[in-house]
Amino acid sequence: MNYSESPFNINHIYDKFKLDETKVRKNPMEQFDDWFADGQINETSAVSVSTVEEDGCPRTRMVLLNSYNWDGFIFYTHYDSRKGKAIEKTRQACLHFFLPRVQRQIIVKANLERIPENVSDRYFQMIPRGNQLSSLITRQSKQVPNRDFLTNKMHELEKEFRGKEIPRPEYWGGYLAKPYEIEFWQGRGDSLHDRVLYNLTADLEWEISRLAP
Ligand SMILES: Cc1cc2nc3c(=O)[nH]c(=O)nc-3n(C[C@H](O)[C@H](O)[C@H](O)COP(=O)(O)O)c2cc1C
Repeated sequence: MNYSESPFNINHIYDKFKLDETKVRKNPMEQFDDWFADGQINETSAVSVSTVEEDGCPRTRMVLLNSYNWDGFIFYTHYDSRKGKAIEKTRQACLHFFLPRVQRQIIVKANLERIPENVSDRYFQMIPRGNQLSSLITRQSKQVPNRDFLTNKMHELEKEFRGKEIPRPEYWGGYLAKPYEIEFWQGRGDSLHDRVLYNLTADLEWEISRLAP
């Protein structure tokens, strides 16, 4: 096995911003809001979601961040997809935001719950018709024979629902990820990065600490 003599990113300089545990917001969702307001989360507001599967190994994929509020982060998916099954079982996930332009990351450990059905209904009616139809073709993460299978099903569904409202399938909807731990990471020079950790205590207060880089 040969190891590279010219690894990537060896001269990368982290010098854009600082993060001070004595100056951060008391509530991590406010801190997230400040960083989100910088407009740098990324162009699609995508976030990676990791779940732990039956074999004990985590599995990560991107989803679109639909929104966030004081309670946590909302994304939409299939409840019986591979990620959905893991969430339904463990009720937990880890969300990860990478903000390369501002040299930041945010790591969120959260308890997950389904959002109210009427909220998912409303959102489903807002998404493009094609996306609504594709959610009806088959269950996410299931094996399918080929792409023709998907396009043929799509044509059938287009005919079936022509001129009709498409109902939200009960297996599609939103999750609210309610954080109990959030780390904000700011890249700094000499690898002396700033890491500020928020932990939710039993009294539902946020405890703030600094971690070694
Ligand atoms: C930028 C991006 C955004 C995505 N947004 C979503 C989303 O909002 N919901 C979703 O279910 N899948 C989304 N996906 C697809 C997922 O990454 C994944 O392939 C799918 O949800 C099936 O995952 P699973 O089999 O692990 O459950 C997105 C993928 C990318 C790359």
